[in-house]
Amino acid sequence: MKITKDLYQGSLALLTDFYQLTMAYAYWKSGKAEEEAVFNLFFRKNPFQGGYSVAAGLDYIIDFCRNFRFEEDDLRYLREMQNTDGSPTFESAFIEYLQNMEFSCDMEAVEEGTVVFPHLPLIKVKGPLIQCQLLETPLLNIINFQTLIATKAARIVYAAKGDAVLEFGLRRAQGIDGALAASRAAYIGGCASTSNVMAGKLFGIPVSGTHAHSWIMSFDTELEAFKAYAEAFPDKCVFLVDTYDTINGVKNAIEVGKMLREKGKEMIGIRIDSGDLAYYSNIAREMLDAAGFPDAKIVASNDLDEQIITSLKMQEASINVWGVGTKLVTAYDQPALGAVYKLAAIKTEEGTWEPKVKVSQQSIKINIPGIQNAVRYSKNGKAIADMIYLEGEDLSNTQFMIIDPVDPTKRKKINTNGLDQEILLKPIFIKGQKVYERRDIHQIKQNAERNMGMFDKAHKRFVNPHIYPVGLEEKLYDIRTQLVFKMKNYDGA
Ligand SMILES: Nc1ncnc2c1ncn2[C@@H]1O[C@H](COP(=O)(O)OP(=O)(O)OP(=O)(O)O)[C@@H](O)[C@H]1O
Ligand SMILES: O=P(O)(O)OC[C@H]1O[C@H](OP(=O)(O)OP(=O)(O)O)[C@H](O)[C@@H]1O
Ligand SMILES: O=C(O)c1cccnc1
Repeated sequence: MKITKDLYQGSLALLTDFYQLTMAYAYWKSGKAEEEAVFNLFFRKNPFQGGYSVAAGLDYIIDFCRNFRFEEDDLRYLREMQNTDGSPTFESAFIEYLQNMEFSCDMEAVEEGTVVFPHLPLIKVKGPLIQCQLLETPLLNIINFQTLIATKAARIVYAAKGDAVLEFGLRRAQGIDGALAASRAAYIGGCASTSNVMAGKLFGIPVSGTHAHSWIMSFDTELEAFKAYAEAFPDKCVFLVDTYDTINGVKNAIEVGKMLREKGKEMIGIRIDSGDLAYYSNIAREMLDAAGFPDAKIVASNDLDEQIITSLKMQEASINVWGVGTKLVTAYDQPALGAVYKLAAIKTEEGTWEPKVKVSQQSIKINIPGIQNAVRYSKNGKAIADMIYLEGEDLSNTQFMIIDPVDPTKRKKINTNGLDQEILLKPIFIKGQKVYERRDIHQIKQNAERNMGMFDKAHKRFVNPHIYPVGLEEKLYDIRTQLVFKMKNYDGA
């Protein structure tokens, strides 16, 4: 438990890239540490060539920020760091500054479970430059992974069309924290349970499971193994039928199912973990139905993902429950989300905010400057478009034009009459104090489900999904364009 206790309750101030600390030192040295800045966290492309993403990770970030302080042993480590000539890397006055530093930023974020899209700010941090900078790496580490896995889970659950998806990933997840965070995110994304018992304990996720081939192999016969399992767990029998011969395995499961029934118990079903899952599940279904077990469930596992599940659905496989491990928790086909964290504005000495832009050859990489928020317009519970706007924008106006941040020829007029609107960035911390009421994991999962229900299936399909409109409000678009022209020294702009 020490690992998780330290990870989730202790300070993780050193969980950052070294360059954040060298910048922090240089900000301090040059008198800029306390200048006020605004940074935004966003990604530029949905993962898995998909049409949406599901935000996850905020709860970890809340813990991270609440515990954000440099502890004695962190400071000792930094004090002992040396340059190649043996001189200390950091002056002792800077170490003292870190010792006294308290998290004092404002933070806004989209709630976990929200369906999100490229360019939307997912987190906005406003505060002393040095603190905003130090938060970059941990915020990205947390959001990138959990959002990726919640998205993968949402896709797999979408493919399963209402069937339960059980997450079985622990044995092949990316280490201990990777596994725990993945189980959490997978549950948010729609999985019904995890096999990871520690994730169950830490996060309150339901745990479930069947049994392995080793259980069967430890007995002389499969039938004996099923019987012994039924003795131990008469209410939890999902018999793994493919250790030797799947069809014979189903026969044995039926035999033990009948014995259970005589005792007033009902087997839950069977699990098939190899071979042609469509073929065997259909035969098993026929056998179970014919034997009087029409409610017995058929669980399938074995390297499943959303594509294989979709194919098995098309083949009309008789599978009711899907056990998914490796390809879910490792986000096998795209192992990283590319969210970034960019400076959007700095407060000048006169006290006004100066928007900041990073110019790039690739227009997708030009960030959106200024202090922003985003609003989602919907009608009858169906999302229509998201607009990114500058703080202070009058949202009571009824006519807006949104402009695609990458392709300015793509525009959409929005008449807000009769539309519902939801401001996406919610206050989480004000001056370092938490103002957000944390949601429990089940509320977060429900939020994801509600959000998924807001989007048309055109955005959710796996092949060439329809792009959901997310655009910049016109004034923000103009400010950004002017700023890019200025930074590129274009005349006449
Ligand atoms: N009907 C099917 N349509 C599409 N994919 C399937 C179907 N049945 C199984 N699969 C998938 O095919 C992949 C490999 O299964 P395959 O039958 O080749 O080997 P296997 O069952 O893993 O063999 P074993 O586990 O005994 O070594 C798995 O990802 C599985 O989910
Ligand atoms: O395939 P995944 O989606 O990761 O699901 C978890 C897998 O883990 C178990 O077997 P394991 O892989 O340990 O052994 P096996 O491949 O020989 O069945 C289980 O039977 C699943 O096949
Ligand atoms: O409970 C199961 O069936 C299970 C758990 C982990 C991995 N594979 C299967």
